[in-house]
Amino acid sequence: MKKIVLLGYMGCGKSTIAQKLSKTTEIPFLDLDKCIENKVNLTINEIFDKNGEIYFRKLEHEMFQELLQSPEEMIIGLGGGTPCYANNHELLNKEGVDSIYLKASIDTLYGRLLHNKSKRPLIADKNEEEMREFIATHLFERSFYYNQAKYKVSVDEKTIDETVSDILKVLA
Ligand SMILES: Nc1ncnc2c1ncn2[C@@H]1O[C@H](COP(=O)(O)OP(=O)(O)OP(=O)(O)O)[C@@H](O)[C@H]1O
Ligand SMILES: O=C(O)C1=C[C@@H](O)[C@@H](O)[C@H](O)C1
Ligand SMILES: [Mg+2]
Repeated sequence: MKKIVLLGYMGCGKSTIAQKLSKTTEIPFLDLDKCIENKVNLTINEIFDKNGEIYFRKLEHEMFQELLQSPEEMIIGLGGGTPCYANNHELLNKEGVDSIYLKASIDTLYGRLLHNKSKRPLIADKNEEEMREFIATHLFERSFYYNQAKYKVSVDEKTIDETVSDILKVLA
């Protein structure tokens, strides 16, 4: 069954948009980060602290494959880094997968992440100046992988409803 996969940088709105898209379409939504947390009964922060990022990336790859193999139709919100590790980007164009890159500018991401960084281990310890620099460089490095998505939807200056409506248009 069809999978709708939302991807993009931390804070672009994957989890938020996927929840609303799920309500509108009545297709169930699963958040990859949440699935990983439930599987090992640890938060993302705890996994990074206790086992390190490489272990997290392994869990992330296994969980992404597991969800794609499930027989259910579902919307999957990826983690910010999912497409960039373990050749996960190659899974974005598998048969039956509609992947959508939620594309946000550095300004949009900075504005959203500045006060919401504590649960995101890659940026939790950065000050305001470091954050902007980090987002700019990191987004540039990751863009190649995000651009492997089948569709792109810009989220800048859009409400949640507007982004959901744009997603429905590309999927129609
Ligand atoms: N128009 C908008 N669309 C989406 N999110 C918005 C919008 N305006 C504000 N936000 C806020 O931006 C944040 C987006 O965070 P969200 O957790 O959905 O991103 P994410 O892409 O899932 O990040 P992560 O990769 O860290 O899981 C939320 O706090 C949300 O309330
Ligand atoms: O951008 C990233 O690499 C991450 C984003 C989050 O969704 C989590 O998957 C984790 O904090 C790593
Ligand atoms: Mg999320």
